Amino acid sequence: MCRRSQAAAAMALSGVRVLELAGLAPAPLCGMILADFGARVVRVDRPSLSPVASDVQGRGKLSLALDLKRPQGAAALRRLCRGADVLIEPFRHGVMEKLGLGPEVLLQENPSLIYARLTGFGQTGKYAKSAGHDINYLALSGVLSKLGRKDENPYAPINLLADFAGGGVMCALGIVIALYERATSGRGQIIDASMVEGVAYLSSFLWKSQNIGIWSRPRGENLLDGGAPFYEIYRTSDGKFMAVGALEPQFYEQLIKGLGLDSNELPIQSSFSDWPEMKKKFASIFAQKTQAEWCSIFDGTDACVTPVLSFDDVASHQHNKQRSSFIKNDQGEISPRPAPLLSRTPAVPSCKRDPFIGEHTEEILLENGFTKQEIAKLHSDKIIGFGKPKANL
Ligand SMILES: C[C@H](CCC[C@@H](C)[C@H]1CC[C@H]2[C@@H]3[C@H](O)C[C@@H]4C[C@H](O)CC[C@]4(C)[C@H]3C[C@H](O)[C@]12C)C(=O)SCCNC(=O)CCNC(=O)[C@H](O)C(C)(C)COP(=O)(O)OP(=O)(O)OC[C@H]1O[C@@H](n2cnc3c(N)ncnc32)[C@H](O)[C@@H]1OP(=O)(O)O
Repeated sequence: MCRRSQAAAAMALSGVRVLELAGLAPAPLCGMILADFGARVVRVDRPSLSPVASDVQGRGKLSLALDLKRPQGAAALRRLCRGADVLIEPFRHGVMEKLGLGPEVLLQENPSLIYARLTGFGQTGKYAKSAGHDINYLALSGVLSKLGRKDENPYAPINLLADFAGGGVMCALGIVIALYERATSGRGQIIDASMVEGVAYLSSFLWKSQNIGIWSRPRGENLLDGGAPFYEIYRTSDGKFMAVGALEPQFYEQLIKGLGLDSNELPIQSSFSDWPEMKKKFASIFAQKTQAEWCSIFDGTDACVTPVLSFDDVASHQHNKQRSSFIKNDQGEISPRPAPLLSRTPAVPSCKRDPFIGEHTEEILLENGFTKQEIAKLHSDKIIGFGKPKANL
């Protein structure tokens, strides 16, 4: 289900006012999560000739086009921050300070502001002012060294881990924690959300499990990194794939049964030296049937075997359909429903298209006490943009 109006009364974050300075990928996810759960999120864009924002995660947000490089633009943002609960800024350290919008300025003017700084390398340290992207943050966190197949270079799995898990989601968590604390103290604070540290923190299990023997072999030869035949992906006869995660002996037994094998005729599950041969055996068996045929064998068992679904198939898979795990917006675009599902106050994402740059500039400024004359002056001075969409867009 999705919503058609801005009203978000029954949602967990309704009433929370967020300003998100437009950034590349992690900050937009952070803002979208807050908007999905009911916050009023205003994305602050640079005035632009094109109405179409590069933010593809603009769901449920409003857009205000404001030139922060001009003193009147920076002053307008300061004024907006006085009435905001949260500011998300996605620039490298020093950019906000240069604009006169550093935390010491904004928190002095609004001590209850939560000032979230979402960067790759954090606010301090040798790399604080360096450019970087997901792959660099993942590398510096140590996590990239663990990812990859045997005898191959480390492998970066799209920009999911640092940008989105360690960055956007971790920053949203920090904001919610700070909002919770503010409910008793009444005070805001600065969040230094470094993606290096966010993704390193996500990897706590890897650190804490160093001494239990599951990482004692080189990359790609361990239990959970592609070394084990029972924790692997296999190609089917129709060129699709099945994911196998039969770790525990009782589940492994069901895998063996489903593959038509007899465990009495096989090496024991934990025999490392037999894993490469066992993988070949499993691969040749999986290659004999289609994905659908394997699903009919393994669905309803505890063998921990599931199809690897493509984006084309995922929304129509019976399980995902039963849970309405994917939603369709007014433009017919399919995307994942916000997670997790809260029983009383679930997220109800907007059905509407993403905002055009500057589409809500006037509405937001009026709402924040700017007069029509002030708005007209900011407009004629090219500090703000209205970004009215063309009829055919
Ligand atoms: C792997 C991901 C990144 C994925 C992004 C890709 C999806 C896109 C990257 C390139 C895109 C393509 C390209 O643009 C060409 C086409 C364009 C076309 O329109 C669309 C198709 C394209 C093919 C297009 C397609 C896609 O969009 C792309 C392929 C990541 O890892 S994202 C994580 C990145 N890291 C961070 O976010 C960490 C913190 N941030 C930073 O470290 C830096 O911001 C960063 C990312 C290194 C960028 O550095 P940059 O020098 O550009 O910026 P900053 O130093 O932060 O300073 C910002 C400056 O902007 C001024 N400013 C900001 N807002 C305003 C405003 N409202 N008004 C005026 N000025 C503003 C600010 O004052 C700063 O100015 P100064 O530099 O003078 O201080």
